This record gives sequence, C-alpha cells and structure tokens, in this order.
Amino acid sequence: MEKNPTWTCVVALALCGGDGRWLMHRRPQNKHHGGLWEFPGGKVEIGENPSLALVREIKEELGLQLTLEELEPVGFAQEPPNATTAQLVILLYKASWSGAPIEALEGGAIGWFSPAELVAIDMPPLDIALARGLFEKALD
Ligand SMILES: Nc1nc2c([nH]c(=O)n2[C@@H]2O[C@H](COP(=O)(O)OP(=O)(O)OP(=O)(O)O)[C@@H](O)[C@H]2O)c(=O)[nH]1
Repeated sequence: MEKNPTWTCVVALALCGGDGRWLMHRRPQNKHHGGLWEFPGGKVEIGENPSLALVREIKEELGLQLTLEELEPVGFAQEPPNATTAQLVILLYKASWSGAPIEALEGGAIGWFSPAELVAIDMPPLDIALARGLFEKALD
C-alpha cells in the first residue's frame, strides 16, 4: 500500500449567532487562500487535543473564550492525498454565540451569513463541502 504520512490537521468553528446567521472569517490577502471566507480556526499543534486547539485558536482570532462542552463535532473534510504537499484534514465543530460583538483580532474581516448566503460566498474547496454538510438538513 502506498504510504502518505504527511498531513495537517486543522480545526474550524461554525459559530451560529442568536439570529441564525453564521460567522465566517475572510483571510488576509497575504496568506494562503487570501481573500477567501473560511470558518475561523487553525492548525492543531503537535501533541495538542483538537478541541483544545480550537478553543485556543478562537481565543486568539476572535477573543472568545469557549468551553469544551460548547463544541459539538459536526463534520470533517479532507483534500485528496498527494505526494508534494501535506494533505489538509479539517475537523468542523459547531457552537452558538449571543454575547458581545466579535472582531477579527489577527487581520482579515468577519461576516455573518444565513445558510443560503454562506454557501454562495467565495470559499476554499474544503469549506464548500463542510458548509454543504453543515446545512444539509436546513437547505433541503
Ligand atoms: N482555519 C481554517 N483554515 C482553513 C479552512 N479551510 C481551509 O482550506 N483552511 C486552510 O487550512 C490552513 C489552516 O491554516 P491557518 O493559517 O488558518 O492556521 P494557523 O493560523 O494555525 O497557521 P499559521 O500560524 O501557520 O498561519 C490554511 O491553509 C487554510 O487556508 C477553514 O475553514 N478554516
């Protein structure tokens, strides 16, 4: 069997506001996938638990202090494995937020979208799959 040991685990958050809209983060232009909208989150560090990594990333990116109990796993998506770059595997969690307004603390922008709006914005390929899975029931 062919071996492909290099992969990167990314954790991401589908955050639902009190009005049923979902938060997305627009990546700064100078980064990989610059200008595209993604679920906030980031890479899991070596030896780190995925949900704790997401709590850390969300605190850094949005200033929100989530608890592990608030995070519900809702799906994952992965790139096809390839020999030249580490395969991205994204674990998506869901949580709700109705507290203070949120800002993007590390650059880029945030926006809130209804499910129908969210599936129409510019996203990387894996986010299209994640968003479809997230809203499968709601959009049927
Ligand atoms: N956070 C996040 N990253 C995503 C999503 N979809 C997707 O393809 N990615 C990609 O996954 C990678 C995550 O890297 P990142 O740059 O957000 O993570 P990080 O802050 O921990 O890493 P860094 O410090 O190396 O920049 C990027 O290549 C990003 O474009 C998504 O929905 N959320």
